[in-house]
Amino acid sequence: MDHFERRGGVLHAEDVPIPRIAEAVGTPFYVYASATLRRHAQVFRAGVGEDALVAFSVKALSNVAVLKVLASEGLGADIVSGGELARARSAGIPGERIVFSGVGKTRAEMTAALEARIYQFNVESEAELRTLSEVASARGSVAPVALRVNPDVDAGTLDKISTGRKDDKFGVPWERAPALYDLARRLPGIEARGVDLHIGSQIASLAPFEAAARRAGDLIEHLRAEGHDIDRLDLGGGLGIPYGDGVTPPDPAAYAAALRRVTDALDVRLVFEPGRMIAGNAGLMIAGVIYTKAQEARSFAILDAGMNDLIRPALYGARHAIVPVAERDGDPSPFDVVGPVCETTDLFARDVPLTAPAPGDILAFKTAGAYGAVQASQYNTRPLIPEVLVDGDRFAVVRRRPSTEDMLALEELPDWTDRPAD
Ligand SMILES: Cc1ncc(COP(=O)(O)O)c(C=O)c1O
Ligand SMILES: N[C@@H](CCCC[NH3+])C(=O)O
Repeated sequence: MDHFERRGGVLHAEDVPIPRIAEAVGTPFYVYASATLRRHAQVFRAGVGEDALVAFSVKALSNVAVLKVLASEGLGADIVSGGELARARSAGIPGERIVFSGVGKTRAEMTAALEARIYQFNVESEAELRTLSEVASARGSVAPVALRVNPDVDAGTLDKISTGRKDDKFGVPWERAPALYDLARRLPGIEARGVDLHIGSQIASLAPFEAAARRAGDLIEHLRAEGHDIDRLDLGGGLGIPYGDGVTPPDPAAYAAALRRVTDALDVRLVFEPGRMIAGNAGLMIAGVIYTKAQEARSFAILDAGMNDLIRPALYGARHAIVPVAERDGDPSPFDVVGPVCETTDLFARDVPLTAPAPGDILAFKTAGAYGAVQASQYNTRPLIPEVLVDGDRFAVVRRRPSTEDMLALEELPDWTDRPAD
């Protein structure tokens, strides 16, 4: 369920008509509904139980105002960089609700996370484990660790976003896990408390989650028999959401119930890292039509948003439903919806039914809250587009559009660039 509805034919974000935001902010922009964010946080927490740690995967949508909304609903943060740690901290998320994932944590990032007393490092290799041991023991602290094990489960998701097969770069191989827990026990500054896994994203069925959790349960029993005190199981994120493409993933309550059932007898604290499920349909990307043109057999609607603003279609072949913000009478005809970027793949979707689109019309890209704004770039020297947060009948720009001067400000001009070569 989301909070983007039509009233009198005009799309609203909660109680705010989207054209009103467009007038104030200018297109393109992202808009998020705090009511949807809150609802998803509540539904997820209720499903997995109050005692579980629900660490929102900050990479999905990392705006600090959004993180504050989620933090106020009791969510923690799953981070993958020092930058995301800083975001989580400025949103007021306490260290005890932060888990740190990712294959390439640096010493500086480890130090910052130890200073913040985070709940858990999800360690992804022996080299990382040894480095963390050095960093933690040098400052006289102990790092709580879960080893990310690769359960070699094919989650049946898009090839480019699968993470839990043995050829993917993530985690440590299943067979190596017991030896690494033994190593962890011997290393100073390390306390191996948990098992962690994450098998991919936009997963549309329960079976791979259940299979992976079962394997994790077997491993925990094996490790306990070897004398390891394992009291946490981090099941990662990955639950899919409907993108209007006919795929209907399980709802969060069914997902939570299935995973609780599989892990019930283990007596561990569960950790979850949902990203897309919390943020995906809490956001739209809003874009304006600049031109339309007809060419051979095809008609194009050329927008002011491009692949640099929402890269999922170009990167993964992902689909986002595209709808007009204000309905118009008449019969629709098919348009290829494209951006202004000089790349052939700057194509959002083919054959979108639109009724007489004209310059100045506004379109909405649905389900764009997760992996939208966060994956944007300034390619073609296009400014990052603003992010707007709605709450009931009010809205605020929670990230402004940079000026051209802002964009150029990081560049330096050495004094030898403007002399011709001898
Ligand atoms: C380690 C980890 N945890 C959590 C997530 C969040 O995944 P999703 O947005 O599919 O829930 C990701 C991204 O796939 C991830 O890499
Ligand atoms: N960024 C991807 C998914 C990868 C998730 C990060 N591990 C998407 O847009 O669907």
